[in-house]
Amino acid sequence: MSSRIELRNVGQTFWVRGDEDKKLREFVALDGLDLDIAAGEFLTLVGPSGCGKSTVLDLISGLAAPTSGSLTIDGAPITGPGLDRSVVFQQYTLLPWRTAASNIEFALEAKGGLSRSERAAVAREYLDLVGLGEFANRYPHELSGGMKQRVAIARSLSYQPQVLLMDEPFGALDAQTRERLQEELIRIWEHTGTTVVFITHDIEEAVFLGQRVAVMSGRPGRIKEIVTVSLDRSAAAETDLRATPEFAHHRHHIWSLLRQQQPVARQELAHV
Ligand SMILES: Nc1ncnc2c1ncn2[C@@H]1O[C@H](COP(=O)(O)OP(=O)(O)OP(=O)(O)O)[C@@H](O)[C@H]1O
Repeated sequence: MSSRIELRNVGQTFWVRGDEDKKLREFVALDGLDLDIAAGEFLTLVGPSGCGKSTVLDLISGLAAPTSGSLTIDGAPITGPGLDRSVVFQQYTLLPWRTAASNIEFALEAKGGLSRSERAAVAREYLDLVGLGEFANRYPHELSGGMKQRVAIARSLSYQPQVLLMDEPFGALDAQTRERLQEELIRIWEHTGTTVVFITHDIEEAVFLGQRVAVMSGRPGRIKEIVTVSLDRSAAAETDLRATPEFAHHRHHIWSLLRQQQPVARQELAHV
C-alpha cells in the first residue's frame, strides 16, 4: 500500500522574536517549494542544517499547515494527521513501561478494529519483520538503541500506513548499526511497498537509500535539485554498493550541491 504526494508552491512562515529588540518578525522557512513523490517511491531529503527539512515532513504528516501553497495525498488535500501516514523520529519514542510487543499493540489499539489476540499476532508479525521476534517481551531499557529504533519502525508499519515519514531515524546510532538498519529498511520497503520520505544529514545514507535524493537549499527552503540514483540494490548482499564507482559519482555530485551552500544559521546571522 502506498500513496502519491504532491507539494505545490508551498510556503511556510514563522513568527520569531528578534534577538536584540525582541520584536516579532516574519521568518520565511519555505517558499515556492514544489515536490512530487511517486506512490511506492523511496525519496531521501538532504540540505543544510535549518533549511526546512523537518518543516516539510511536519507538513506532509499534517502536524502543521502551510502558510501558502497546497499539499495533497493521492490528490486529496492534507488537512491534518492521519493513519495513512506514520512518522519515525530520531529519538526513540517507545513507552518505557510497555514491552516491545505491547508498544506495538498499543498503537494498534489506538487504531481500533482488531481483537486483543489479533493485535498480538500483528505485533509478532512486525517484530519478526524487523528481526526482533525473540525480543517481544523485553522492555525498552533492555534493548539497544538500534533495537529500539527497529521496534519504532515495526510499530509504524504495523498499522499499514501508505506513507512512512522518517526524520533522521538512524542519527543517534553507531556507524555499523546504522548500515545494518539501512539494509534492513530497504528490505522492508521492498516487502511492504510503502512510500518512504527519509530525512538525513548523511550523504552516503541518502544515496544508499534513495531512489531519488531531493537536495534542498536554505533561506528560503526549496528544492534545489533532484538526483536520480541508479544503483543495483539487488546486488547489495554480495557487493559493497558504497564502494562502486556509481555510488561515488552520486555521492560527489550531492556533496558538490551542498558545498555550494552556506549553513542557514550563518546566513541568518548575516541578515541581523
Ligand atoms: N515553530 C517554529 N517557530 C519558529 N521558527 C521555526 C519553527 N520551526 C522551525 N523554525 C525555523 O525554520 C527553519 C527550518 O527548520 P527545520 O527544523 O525545518 O530545519 P531542518 O532543515 O530540519 O534543520 P536540521 O537539519 O538542523 O534539523 C529553521 O530556521 C528553524 O529555526
